[in-house]
Amino acid sequence: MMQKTAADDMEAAFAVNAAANKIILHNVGKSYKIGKGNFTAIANVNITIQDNDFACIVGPSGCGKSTLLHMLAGLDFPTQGAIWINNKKVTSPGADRGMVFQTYTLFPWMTVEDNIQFGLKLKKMPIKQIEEITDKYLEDIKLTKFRKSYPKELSGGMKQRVAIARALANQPEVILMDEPFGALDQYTKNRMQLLLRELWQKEQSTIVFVTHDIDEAVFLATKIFVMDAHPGKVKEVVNIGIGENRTLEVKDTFEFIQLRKYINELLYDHQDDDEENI
Ligand SMILES: Nc1ncnc2c1ncn2[C@@H]1O[C@H](COP(=O)(O)OP(=O)(O)OP(=O)(O)O)[C@@H](O)[C@H]1O
Repeated sequence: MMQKTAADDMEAAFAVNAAANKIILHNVGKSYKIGKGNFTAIANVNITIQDNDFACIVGPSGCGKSTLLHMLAGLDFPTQGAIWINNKKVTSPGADRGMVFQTYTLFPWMTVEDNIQFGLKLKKMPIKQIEEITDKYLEDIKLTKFRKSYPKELSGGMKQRVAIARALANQPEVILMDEPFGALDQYTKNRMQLLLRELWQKEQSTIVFVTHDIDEAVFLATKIFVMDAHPGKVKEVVNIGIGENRTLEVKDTFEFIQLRKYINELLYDHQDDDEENI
């Protein structure tokens, strides 16, 4: 019989923890080889995210937000530590994770409904069920009338609504979003934030959302991971207790403004005048 190693014991211990948490990042680090040296982008990141959390990640440019998200997606890998999603170690991309990026990633040659149905057809779901799911999400994102349109006929906000519907339609365990509203004007951004909160509540999804926009993070999140750079690490986890049913008016409340101020102070605290960070 093979001898059990300390690493095996550690894996088993994390499997137990992973059962209580939807996502675990344990001592995650990421280094890149640059020339003959090593550049540490992220070091010792420990994060736990529970089922139905809306976790936002904020931090200065270069602190490793996108790298973390790519590692959660299985598109990149830690050089130290491990990531667990739903009790499984992340070793590759998978249908259990849906992604929405800032750049529009719809298939340009497909209509809105074909884009939403793409993953469902891959799974060989019965056509009747595919149509039911498509109708439901088209209604949720208020684009039923545009079901036969092509992405080039849609505005930026509409494209991102389709991208969100496509991600949700696959019923992933986790939705990973990398600045999905970063390219939108403020009015559209506000509308998208409201819609996303509504969908998240209705679907009880678990979302990890990277943003530069503190206002957006406070409005959306149940908890915010504030990161620090050089190397990237979690500086503080801020729980956002401003009520479940948030309307845009919440942004004018004292509690909201205080939270925004607190997170800004955490961020500016370390933003020295390092030109490389700008
Ligand atoms: N392939 C790579 N090779 C070398 N260094 C890399 C590579 N990818 C990322 N980095 C470095 O890792 C660090 C983290 O990058 P990342 O893009 O994750 O930061 P970020 O917080 O998402 O930044 P931003 O907010 O500007 O998008 C940066 O210093 C970046 O230069």
